[in-house]
Amino acid sequence: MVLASAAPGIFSAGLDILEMYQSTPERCVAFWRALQDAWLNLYGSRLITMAAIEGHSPAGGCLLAMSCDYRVMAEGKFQIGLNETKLGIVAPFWFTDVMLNTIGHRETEKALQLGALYSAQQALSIGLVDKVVPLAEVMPTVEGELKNWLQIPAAARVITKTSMRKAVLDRLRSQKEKDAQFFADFINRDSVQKSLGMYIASLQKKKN
Ligand SMILES: CC/C=C\CCC/C=C/C(=O)SCCNC(=O)CCNC(=O)[C@H](O)C(C)(C)COP(=O)(O)OP(=O)(O)OC[C@H]1O[C@@H](n2cnc3c(N)ncnc32)[C@H](O)[C@@H]1OP(=O)(O)O
Repeated sequence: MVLASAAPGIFSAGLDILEMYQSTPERCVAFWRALQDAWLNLYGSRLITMAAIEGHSPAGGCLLAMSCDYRVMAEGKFQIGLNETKLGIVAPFWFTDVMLNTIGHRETEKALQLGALYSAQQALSIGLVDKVVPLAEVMPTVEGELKNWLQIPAAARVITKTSMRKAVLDRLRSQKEKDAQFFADFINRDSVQKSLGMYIASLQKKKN
């Protein structure tokens, strides 16, 4: 399975910030449950999963890419990373776990505190992506890599992938409701709503 985007220049802009702003606790819980389930399915997929990152990939977009087995990113101006702290919010523990498994403890600690967004070359240097190629070569590169992965006997690959990812998946599975409630409570704090409001305004200002 290849994750790619139909929007030029944007692999994924992450979660819909407007869903987190001035919402109700009930809607926040439902929103979070949908995200948890989508992520459990992706990270726990038995399929070979690859991200064709042909554009920006902040926050939830970075989570999607990191949750794949292999990542190819376009060189150039695009950025990738978990930038949550820049919005005044916090990367949930399962976002953190996936990043820890991808780039290790020291880089994750820096990346998360700073809300760092990396260029493709920087991402390659810390292991956040596996390959950087010109934009037009992203999809052909993914397809070529997929052929390599398909050579591996499927049952052996799936057992290996499942055992590598089990602990992180089980950690969320065992506390889904608590996590959803925490999200709804956190996001509706006055200080967090204020930060999100300012961030949305800054996105709109950038456009004008
Ligand atoms: C305890 C746990 C608590 C909380 C955990 C929450 C975890 C959160 C995870 C997330 O994913 S939060 C989302 C983070 N995303 C971002 O910070 C990305 C913000 N967007 C951008 O930086 C840029 O839009 C861009 C993706 C780089 C693309 O730039 P470009 O110049 O091409 O487009 P433009 O900025 O003009 O955007 C077009 C349009 O889309 C709106 N937009 C962009 N991103 C989002 C988003 N994530 N959610 C909602 N809307 C978004 C942007 O405001 C523009 O809208 P407009 O046309 O109406 O002005």
